[in-house]
Amino acid sequence: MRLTVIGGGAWGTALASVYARKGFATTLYARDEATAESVNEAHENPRYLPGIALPDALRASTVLSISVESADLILLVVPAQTLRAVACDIRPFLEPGVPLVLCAKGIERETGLFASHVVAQELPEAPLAVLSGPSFAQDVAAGLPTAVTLAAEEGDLAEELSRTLSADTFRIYASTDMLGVEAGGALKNVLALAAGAVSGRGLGASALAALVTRGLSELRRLGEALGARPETLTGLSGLGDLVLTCSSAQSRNFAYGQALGRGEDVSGLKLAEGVHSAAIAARLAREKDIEAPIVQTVAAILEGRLSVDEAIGRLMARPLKREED
Ligand SMILES: NC(=O)C1=CN([C@@H]2O[C@H](COP(=O)(O)OP(=O)(O)OC[C@H]3O[C@@H](n4cnc5c(N)ncnc54)[C@H](OP(=O)(O)O)[C@@H]3O)[C@@H](O)[C@H]2O)C=CC1
Ligand SMILES: O=C(CO)COP(=O)(O)O
Repeated sequence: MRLTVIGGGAWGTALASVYARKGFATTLYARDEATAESVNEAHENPRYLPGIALPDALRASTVLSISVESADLILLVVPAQTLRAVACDIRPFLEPGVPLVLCAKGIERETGLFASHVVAQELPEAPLAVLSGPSFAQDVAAGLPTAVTLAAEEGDLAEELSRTLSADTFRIYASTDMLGVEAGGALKNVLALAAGAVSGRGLGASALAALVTRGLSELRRLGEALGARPETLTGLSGLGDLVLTCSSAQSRNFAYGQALGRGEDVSGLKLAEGVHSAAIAARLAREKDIEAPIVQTVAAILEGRLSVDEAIGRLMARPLKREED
């Protein structure tokens, strides 16, 4: 198996290290020369995965054409807002029939599309799958036990890729609900911003539990309205990832929310996909006539229309209702 990972950030490097350890001929494509050199010479990626020793067998390259042409299987591991451009970049070099596994968790701002739809528009012939679930890059790269979901429209492809990409400490469950897996991954990031803000503002563990639970209600309502299956939204890629990212400052989205809650400067913080997905998630909810007060509140805070304290006041003052509604 010759596997190429496109994207030399935290998640791309972690996944590439899993497959180099598994014995696949793995290439990590990083556009940044210093990153590629560091992976090849020092077997580390200090910019994105400090303190993690990468396998000697992992090779990094800055040459996109060779990285793509030589692959039997490609993982696209770049931020959601750059995915369309990267899909266009790889188009000239992609061999027919080579599957693409999409690992971003976000919604394209301009179109409101999830990753699989974005890439299908640019590479309509490529077999596509999505990989998502509770998995911090540092944990996966350190070989800690992790379980995630891989979805493809065709059940056979989902199962084949899940078998291929599972490893001793990286267990993959197969699914045919691509949209459900993508919706959970994108929406939990927006909710993790809110959870971080609750933590950063010092509102206590009870408030955090309430926020996460009501956040799950929104994720289910909106996810189902977008076409996701309910069981996917309460599986690893939905509830599982919501629990992970709403409970640890290891999550960049949670950490970003904490900074908002503390009134700190957020410029210069690491990638927080929820920041880019919040407004479009709020718009999708309005278009589908779905009640999503937490998502709407996060969008309003990010746009500077609401302070964290005003947001809390508004959420608590909403009309009382039945829990199941
Ligand atoms: N980190 C994690 O624990 C997990 C992340 N994810 C998801 O994976 C996606 C990527 O996250 P992550 O790796 O953590 O992000 P990082 O910010 O750590 O890295 C992003 C990487 O993408 C590269 N990149 C950006 N634009 C391009 C481009 N146009 N062409 C080539 N490379 C590009 C960056 O290159 P450069 O350094 O040159 O800017 C960088 O190497 C996100 O959607 C995230 O939600 C999913 C599961 C776990
Ligand atoms: O998606 C993740 C874990 O599953 C990573 O979360 P952050 O992007 O918030 O760090």
